Amino acid sequence: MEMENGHAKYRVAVIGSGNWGSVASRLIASNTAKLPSFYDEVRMWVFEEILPTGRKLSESINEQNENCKYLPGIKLGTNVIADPDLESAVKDANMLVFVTPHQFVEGICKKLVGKLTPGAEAISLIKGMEVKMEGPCMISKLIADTLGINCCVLMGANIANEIAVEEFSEATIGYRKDKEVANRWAKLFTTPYFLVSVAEDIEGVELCGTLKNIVAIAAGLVDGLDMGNNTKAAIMRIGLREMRAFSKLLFPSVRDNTFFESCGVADLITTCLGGRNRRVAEAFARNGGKRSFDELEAEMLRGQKLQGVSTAREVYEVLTYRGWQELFPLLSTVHEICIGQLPPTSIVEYSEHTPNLSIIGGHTPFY
Ligand SMILES: NC(=O)c1ccc[n+]([C@@H]2O[C@H](COP(=O)([O-])OP(=O)(O)OC[C@H]3O[C@@H](n4cnc5c(N)ncnc54)[C@H](O)[C@@H]3O)[C@@H](O)[C@H]2O)c1
Ligand SMILES: O=P(O)(O)OC[C@H](O)CO
Repeated sequence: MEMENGHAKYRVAVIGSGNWGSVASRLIASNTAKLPSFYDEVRMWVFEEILPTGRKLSESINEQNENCKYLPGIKLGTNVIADPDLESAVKDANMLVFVTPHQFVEGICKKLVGKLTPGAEAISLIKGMEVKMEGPCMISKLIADTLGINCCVLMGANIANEIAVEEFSEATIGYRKDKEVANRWAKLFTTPYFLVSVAEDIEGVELCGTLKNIVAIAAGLVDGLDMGNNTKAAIMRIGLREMRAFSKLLFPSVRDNTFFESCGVADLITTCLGGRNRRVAEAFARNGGKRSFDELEAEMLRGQKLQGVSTAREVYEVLTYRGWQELFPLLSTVHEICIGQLPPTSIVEYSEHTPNLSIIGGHTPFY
C-alpha cells in the first residue's frame, strides 16, 4: 500500500471507456482531484478504435479531453488519461473499476492475470452475467475468481448521459463482508449530484442491475406495439416479481430490501422509460420482429452495446436447465421473442404461451 504522510493513498484505473465508462471516469476524476486519499490521475483503458477521421480514439480523447464517440460534448477532466494498453492502464492501481459490456470482461480479466498490484480491490459497474458449465456466474465473481481479488458492485438508476450533465441520481454499492472497502468505493463515487449507499447483498444488487435489462426489452416491445402506460406498468410489476423470485432462487441470501434501493425498482423504472434496451426493443416491435436486434443495435447505437438480449439468452439457459421456465413467463418470453420464436405481441399473451400465468398472479413459495 502506498502511503503519504502516514495515510494510505489510492490510485484508480477505469477499465472501459464506453458511454458509462466515460461518465464514471469523469465522476471519479472530479473526486480524485480534490480528495487527498486518492492520486489525482485516473487512467481509463480504451479499447482502441480508428475514428472515421483516421485518428485513434485514445489519442483523440487525450487531445480533446472528450470521448467524441461514446460521450460527445462532455469534458472528462484533465486528470483523466486514456490509455489503450491494458497493462499500462492498471499499472500501480489499487482501485480497479470494471465498466465494459459484460461479454468482453472475461477476455480482459484473462489478460490481467499476474499484472495487478498486490492488494488491489475491484468494483464492477457491469450489468450482465455469464453462464458456465457449472451454472450461472455473476460478473463480480468472474472478476474476483479470475484475478484473485475482492470485487464489489455499483448498480443503480444511472442512465449515463443524465449523470454526465450532473442531474441528480442515486446508486447502490453491493458488498460481501468488508464495509470499510465498500465505504471507500462510496467515497470515490459520491458527489452532490450522485448519492451512493452501500448494501451487504452483493448478489441481490448485481442481479437487480442484470435482470432489469430483460424487463426493459419487454417494456420497449410494449412501446413498439403502441400499448399504453397501464400495460407498461403491468410489465414492470411482473418483471420486478420475476427479478426477485429468480434472484432468491439462485441466492437465498438475497434481501427483499435491496429491491427498494436505487439498484432495484429505481433502475427498473429509468431503464424501462429511457434506456437503450427499451429503445431498440421498441424499434424491433415496430418492424414486426423482421429486423434482428443485432442489426438494429449496430444501426441505432453506433458502437454502444445492448446487454438485455444476451442476458435474456443467458437467463433462459438457466431456466431451461433447472426446469424453471414456467415460473418465469416474462423472462422466458422475452428471449423467445428476441430469437424470433415468438412474435413481439406475445409479450402480453402469457395465457396463450405460458399456461402457468396463474403463478405470476397468485402466491407461490417463491413470490
Ligand atoms: N450507458 C449507460 O447508461 C449505463 C449505465 C449503467 C450501467 N451501464 C453498464 O455499463 C457497462 C458498460 O456499458 P457502456 O455504456 O460504458 O458501454 P457502451 O455500450 O457505451 O460501449 C461499448 C464499449 O465496448 C467497447 N468494445 C467494443 N468491442 C470490444 C471488445 N472486443 N473488447 C473490449 N471492449 C470492446 C467499446 O470500445 C466501447 O467502449 C454495461 O454492462 C452497461 O449495462 C451502462
Ligand atoms: O441504456 P440501458 O438500457 O443499457 O440502461 C442503462 C442503465 O443500466 C440504466 O441504469
